[in-house]
Amino acid sequence: MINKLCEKIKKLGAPVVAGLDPMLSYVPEHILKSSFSEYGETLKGAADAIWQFNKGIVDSVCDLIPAVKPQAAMYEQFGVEGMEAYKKTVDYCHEKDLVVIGDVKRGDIGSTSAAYAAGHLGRVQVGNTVLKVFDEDFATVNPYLGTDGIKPFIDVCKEEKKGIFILVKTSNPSSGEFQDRLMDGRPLYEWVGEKVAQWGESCMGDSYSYVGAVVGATYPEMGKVLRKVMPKSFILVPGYGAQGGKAADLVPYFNEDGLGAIVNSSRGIIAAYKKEPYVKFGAENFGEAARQAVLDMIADINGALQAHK
Ligand SMILES: O=C(O)c1cc(=O)[nH]c(=O)n1[C@@H]1O[C@H](COP(=O)(O)O)[C@@H](O)[C@H]1O
Repeated sequence: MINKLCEKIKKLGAPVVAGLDPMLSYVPEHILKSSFSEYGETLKGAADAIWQFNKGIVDSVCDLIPAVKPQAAMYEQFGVEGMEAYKKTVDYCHEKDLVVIGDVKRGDIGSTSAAYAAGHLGRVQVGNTVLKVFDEDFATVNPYLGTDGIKPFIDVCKEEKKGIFILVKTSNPSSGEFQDRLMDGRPLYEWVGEKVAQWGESCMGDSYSYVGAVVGATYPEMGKVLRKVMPKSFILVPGYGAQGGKAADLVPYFNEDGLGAIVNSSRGIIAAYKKEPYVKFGAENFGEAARQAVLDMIADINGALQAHK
């Protein structure tokens, strides 16, 4: 799957992921009205609204980008019905040939991680039958429990030719509270980055490992260091746009081959119609606003990469 991701990025010239984080407050009125009139103001009504919204976004941007990143929390908050909308979204994105990064941020003791890995990336055995479950292509993983919390994900990735992105330096304001703490003179995120590089050595695709890292766009100096610490790891870079990350700062996250990083924007794309300069599209045309936001983001990032050459 890492090879497919690299090929799609090259073909489309777009190191960009659209984050499918469908808060109900981003769903336009006409969709809410239609879903609520069919299912009432219920969890099913909410789940239908976010699914209809996602479908509109995906239809509008699927030819421009290699990948999407549905964020599980946005679906889970609506319970079982919400997770059905998550699964429908994953399947629909596959139909559109998008690489799906399940932003599930899992990680636990080994046996529990094995269950998470089976459910999201692998298969489960039910009697004599083996079934795929959520079937995303990548999952985000939390490394706090160490190697035995990560290994089950890697084992499943090897079997299924899928991948993971391990949290190394997150984009949020408090990320330094633990991640920047010095251990033997080096920040914790560097130790984690080094470990990601080691875990990834036995998981190589054609040029990149399918054990990747998450490094926030909001800490570019750290991104620069981490690029060197993990030269073969693909970096998923959230924090562009809504959290303040700028294209020019992201150049050091990429390698000389123009690959090695993929930048996520969620609110900046899916809720584009609510913000300037995209308000002119109107809520009815939220998909077109998202498409324009994606085109602008691609041009912004490619412009920064070109300027650096
Ligand atoms: O793993 C992630 O995707 C992630 C890691 C991180 O350090 N920061 C971060 O914002 N994210 C996710 O990336 C998305 C960012 O959304 P926007 O700020 O709206 O673009 C959300 O789904 C976050 O959960």
